[in-house]
Amino acid sequence: MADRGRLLQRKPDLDFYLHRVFRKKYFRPLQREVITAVVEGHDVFLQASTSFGKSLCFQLPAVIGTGLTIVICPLLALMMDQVNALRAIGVPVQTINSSTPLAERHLIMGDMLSGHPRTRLLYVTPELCQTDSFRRNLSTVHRQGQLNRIAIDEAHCISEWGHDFRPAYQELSWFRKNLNDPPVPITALTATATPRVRSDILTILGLNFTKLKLFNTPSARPNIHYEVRYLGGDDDHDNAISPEDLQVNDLLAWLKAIKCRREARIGADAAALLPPTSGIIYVGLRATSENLASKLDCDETISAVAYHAGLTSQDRTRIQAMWTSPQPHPQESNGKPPPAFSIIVATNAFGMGIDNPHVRFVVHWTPPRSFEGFVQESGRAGRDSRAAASLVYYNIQERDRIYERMSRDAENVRNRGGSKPYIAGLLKNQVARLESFQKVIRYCETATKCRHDLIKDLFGDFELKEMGSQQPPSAHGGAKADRLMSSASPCDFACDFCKEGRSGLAKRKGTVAPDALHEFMRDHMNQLYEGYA
Ligand SMILES: Nc1ncnc2c1ncn2[C@@H]1O[C@H](COP(=O)(O)OP(=O)(O)OP(=O)(O)O)[C@@H](O)[C@H]1O
Repeated sequence: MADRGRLLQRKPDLDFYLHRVFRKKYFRPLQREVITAVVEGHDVFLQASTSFGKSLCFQLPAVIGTGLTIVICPLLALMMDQVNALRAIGVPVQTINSSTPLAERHLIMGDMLSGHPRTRLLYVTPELCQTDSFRRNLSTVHRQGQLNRIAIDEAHCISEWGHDFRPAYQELSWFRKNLNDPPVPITALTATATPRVRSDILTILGLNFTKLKLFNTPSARPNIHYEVRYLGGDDDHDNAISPEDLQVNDLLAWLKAIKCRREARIGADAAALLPPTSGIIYVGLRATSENLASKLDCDETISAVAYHAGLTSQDRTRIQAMWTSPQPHPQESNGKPPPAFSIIVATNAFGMGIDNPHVRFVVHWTPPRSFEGFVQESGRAGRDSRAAASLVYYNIQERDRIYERMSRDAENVRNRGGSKPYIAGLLKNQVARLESFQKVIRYCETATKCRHDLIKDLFGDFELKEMGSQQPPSAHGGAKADRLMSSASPCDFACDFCKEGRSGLAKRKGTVAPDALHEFMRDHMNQLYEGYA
């Protein structure tokens, strides 16, 4: 802590650490402001869109001066990605998780309790933070003045209103209650929090309102073109072709148009020498991922592969590596010409933490089950900040099927035995899931508003502004904003509504019209929660 005091007076040269340790040229908009607040010892809440670079906001402060930063991370894969990336650039980082051998745990703990830990970042699971022994050790490190801060990644997992609720996250309230002399600063980070989830994060973690700094970027990504494609309309009635094949044909036509545009821009010969365009198609079931991948792979311009939890971990690693670094091939071994597209057809086993900068499109083959999940998954596209696309295939039958399955799950919870508070907690989470799906329906069925604006509304971005959250300059000013203000479209024509116009989109949506489901859902959710509120 004394060390932090000295650092405050000295004002560390953040650019030095950015260049020398992290080997990056510039801070992205808002990163410097967030990092400065973290270094100054504030509690920080950061809600930034996918691929913003949230990790740097606690990793860079951790390498300044001495002392330890504890990072709480919900998934082993996410944790290992960050740990490996930090080790590769020489940052002293450790992790304790389910696969850490006992001897290694002892070594890490020994270093942690040495009074001058060499480790700068220790990645742990929320479950480890619940154990008495870990809490005792943390208290010792704190007494020794070596616990600089706690970073809580994917902080939305703390809330029963969140899509990824994880009970152990709620026990992280222990930090503020017990490490309070002086309080250890907390940084909470998420890409997807609704107003209720945000409120839970701030309250449960006990973030200090007088010293709290809030930051956010718009929840919709400006470089992603958002589009919904409607299935099952009048034009789709062709008895000779199954609905699934119609959908495959629609996707192939969309991909062909992308290929033509690319070849028109750079020439067909030059395009053939480039690596294929990468994309992800999210499907609901393992069988669909296998079937669709083999159908698409039959097209000579496409190389497609299935990815789901039923594959061995070696296969998953191999597929992911191949897809992450596609190479241009003069001739494929199976006699096909070099593919123009490299597509992974995945269930949601392939999600958070996928950091392939070159993904140009993400397609949802059926309506996503949660709005936050949709924003996370579509956010795998365009992580290099270049133009990318998000496409959702939508039809009423699938919508109703998903809704029925979700309501059945909720009813089962209500009928389950257990104490009232226990069932109330479970029900809250079920209602939250239904609400989140209701937002997916709103997103898909609204044909009267820019989809970027719709995403911001559905995440309540305006509320963050009212709370005094700082945003990057381009969110309310700057050259890009000037261009947008002079454009007739709020998102610079980067969505189907702004591109096709109200009547164009309404026509395409055709008979796929909203019905009374919204009201029905609202009543149903109230009934589900009745007697438990
Ligand atoms: N200032 C920067 N300059 C260049 N690259 C950066 C910068 N900051 C972060 N990155 C890179 O951006 C990528 C995304 O960063 P990170 O994984 O922290 O994103 P995130 O905000 O956690 O996104 P998500 O919520 O989607 O996981 C990483 O490859 C990271 O190295």
